[in-house]
Amino acid sequence: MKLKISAVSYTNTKPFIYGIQHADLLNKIELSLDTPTDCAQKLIDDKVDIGLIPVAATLNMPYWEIVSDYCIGAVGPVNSVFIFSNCDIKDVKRIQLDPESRSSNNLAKVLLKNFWKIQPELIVDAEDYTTSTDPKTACVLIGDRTFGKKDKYPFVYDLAEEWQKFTGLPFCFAAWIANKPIPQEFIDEFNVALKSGLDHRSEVLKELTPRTDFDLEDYLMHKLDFDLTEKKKEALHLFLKYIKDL
Ligand SMILES: C=C(O[C@@H]1C=C(C(=O)O)C=C[C@H]1O)C(=O)O
Repeated sequence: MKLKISAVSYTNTKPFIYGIQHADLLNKIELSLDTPTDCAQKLIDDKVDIGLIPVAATLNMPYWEIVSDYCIGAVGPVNSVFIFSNCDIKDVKRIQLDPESRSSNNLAKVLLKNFWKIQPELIVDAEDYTTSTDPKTACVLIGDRTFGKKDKYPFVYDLAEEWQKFTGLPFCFAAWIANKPIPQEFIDEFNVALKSGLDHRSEVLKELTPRTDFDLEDYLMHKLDFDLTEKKKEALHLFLKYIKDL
């Protein structure tokens, strides 16, 4: 039986996909690429065995375990998870959430309550959630859809950077999580494939469509930080605690 794996369809996950596709492991799995929200829902519904899921979604799972030493994380600014705003965050009245996100929507809520100490109205199904033209409405946006948008708003908050200001910790947005015990032998092979993908980031970069409005090399090599370190695990558990207290 092949293990079913759902991974994120954004650029941040391309190094992992490269590693998996260049390993024997590819023959032992069924891989699908999904938005983070769909990765989480597939794992919760047991449609897959492992997902690169937003860590916030573990709060909706009766059983979960981390099955890799790697994650989608950052130490300081990540450059693809933002609150875009037309006014200072302190004056924001409404925030549109991103339907593709579970972690960053919750991170925004945690920071609004505990760091900025404001209570704007949260809007879940905004018609055009990717933009905000209203002077007092901001939006949470994640992933490739943020590329090139940083200069379009007068107030821009990188949520991994704000989390670091708040806690002094790095952040882990998504981790490879299983909904059932996975054999150690598979975990070991999986880690080797993921690491190989990270080691081949310069190859991955050659396969990406170049952009003039976003530094893909800086993003994959420096802004994203893929090691699931003890500090990131500490941040993960602290983040889950803050979400529970919302
Ligand atoms: C850094 C990012 O991390 C992500 C953010 C996620 C979320 O907010 O739920 C989930 C997976 C990652 O793709 C990003 O998407 O830009």
